[in-house]
Amino acid sequence: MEEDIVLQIDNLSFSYKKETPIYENFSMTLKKGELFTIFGKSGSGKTTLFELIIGSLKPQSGTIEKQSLSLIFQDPYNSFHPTFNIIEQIKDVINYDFYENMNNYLKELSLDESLLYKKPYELSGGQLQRCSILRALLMKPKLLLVDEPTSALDNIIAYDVMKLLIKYLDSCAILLITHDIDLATWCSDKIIRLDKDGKQ
Ligand SMILES: Nc1ncnc2c1ncn2[C@@H]1O[C@H](COP(=O)(O)OP(=O)(O)OP(=O)(O)O)[C@@H](O)[C@H]1O
Repeated sequence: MEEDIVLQIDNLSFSYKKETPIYENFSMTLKKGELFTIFGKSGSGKTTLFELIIGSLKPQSGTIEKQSLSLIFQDPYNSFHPTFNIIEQIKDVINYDFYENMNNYLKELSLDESLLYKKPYELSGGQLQRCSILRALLMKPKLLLVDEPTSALDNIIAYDVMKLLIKYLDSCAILLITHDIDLATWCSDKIIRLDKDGKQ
């Protein structure tokens, strides 16, 4: 895989049940600096694609090659273990001295540092989602998989968050799932539409 390609999917086929294929010979290439959106109705296969990329599902045929990735989930309460505070769960996945970087991100994400010493249930959905964005950025991924970043955020913050993520396109690529066509049109280099049967 060329160095600037962060995700290469070739001839991917996948079905949960033989008679209803979700993907048939699906291919895409995502390079550093690009933001693509996967757009489609509920049930069209968007989350399935993320699970295939992460490796929690295996394709029946085809190949997926990728560089290091991190994820921002739709439901921030699923992103963190309920019994540990946020900072411990950031330390678990970062293996460099991240405090200087973190202070810059905290400002840009409108997050108060004291929130990081709380447990997930003590934060609002929006605060927790911004914590999951913080953790994802601190991992310095080459590929950022973003599932509906706007769901737990109000509109103004949502666009601010996308603006913040777009800043990091210098060093990574973003694959975004959203139901918000206005957001997709505003921020994407390319929109990949899945039809009702999940075919490109
Ligand atoms: N574990 C599973 N076993 C069987 N079928 C599944 C499973 N997970 C998803 N499906 C089916 O596969 C199809 C694609 O699901 P997927 O969750 O990828 O869609 P989606 O586009 O992400 O939907 P949404 O926008 O509602 O999140 C749906 O018809 C769904 O019912």
